[in-house]
Amino acid sequence: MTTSIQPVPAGLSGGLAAASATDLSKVYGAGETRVAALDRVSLDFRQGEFTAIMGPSGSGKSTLMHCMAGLDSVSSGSARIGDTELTTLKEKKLTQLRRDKIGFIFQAFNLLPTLNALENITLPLDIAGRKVDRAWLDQVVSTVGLSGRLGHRPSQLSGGQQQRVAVARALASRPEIIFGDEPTGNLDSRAGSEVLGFLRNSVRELGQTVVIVTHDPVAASYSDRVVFLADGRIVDDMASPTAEKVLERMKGFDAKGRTS
Ligand SMILES: Nc1ncnc2c1ncn2[C@@H]1O[C@H](COP(=O)(O)OP(=O)(O)OP(=O)(O)O)[C@@H](O)[C@H]1O
Repeated sequence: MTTSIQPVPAGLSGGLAAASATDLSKVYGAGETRVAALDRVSLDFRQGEFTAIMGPSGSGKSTLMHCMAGLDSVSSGSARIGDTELTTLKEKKLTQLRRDKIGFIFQAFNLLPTLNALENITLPLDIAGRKVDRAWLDQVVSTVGLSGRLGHRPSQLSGGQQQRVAVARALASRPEIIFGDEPTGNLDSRAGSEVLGFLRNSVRELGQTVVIVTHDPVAASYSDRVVFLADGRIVDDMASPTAEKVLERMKGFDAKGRTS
């Protein structure tokens, strides 16, 4: 008998969840100003996968990311990083968990201007009193193409290079998951595609788990999977996305006048 092993498409591997939500709801305000930003969302972000969250403006993308990263409280339901339930953690433990298990990349690069690139990259580890794993750091720095730039301050770097420093900073501590809120929103398309390429490499080559929020179908095409939100609910889940497929899906939203 012969057995053949078929490749498993990304997004269907059934792998372990780096982060997950079950019936996650988030309500802002009350009475007439009540907004259900998330309405019983359940999903997993699997380990070693690159996921993009898309959807019209106001659909709940940032809220979902913030709740799943422990940056915002939830109204009901569960949000977990690995096996750790976030919704019952006290603030101090939550801060520790964010520091130790999660990497963040924001639209504004959030680098400290007085520190050079290397110091910015290792800052979270230094604050946590953790030892820098030199071999890992070298790998991260070369993955994001910063080897010749480590002594430069942010003002001496281009926007794309600054965001690469932010990507390296997020990767340096080997977090269980990296969340990026429109990480290429401030970059031109060339710099943006470089940063997305590095994020994708970090998933392929370093086994990192990455989740980004984006409005850009081209950015989403770098991911393994796109989750679409509308009105606080998941309305689609696309494996192996291409920019064309994503754009086509988004036209459905545009037709209702809810463009992003
Ligand atoms: N702090 C807040 N107070 C009240 N309402 C809020 C707050 N934050 C978000 N909302 C509302 O929750 C809904 C979801 O917002 P969210 O920012 O998650 O959407 P989004 O999909 O990220 O939007 P965008 O693409 O425009 O950034 C929106 O209706 C928004 O107005």
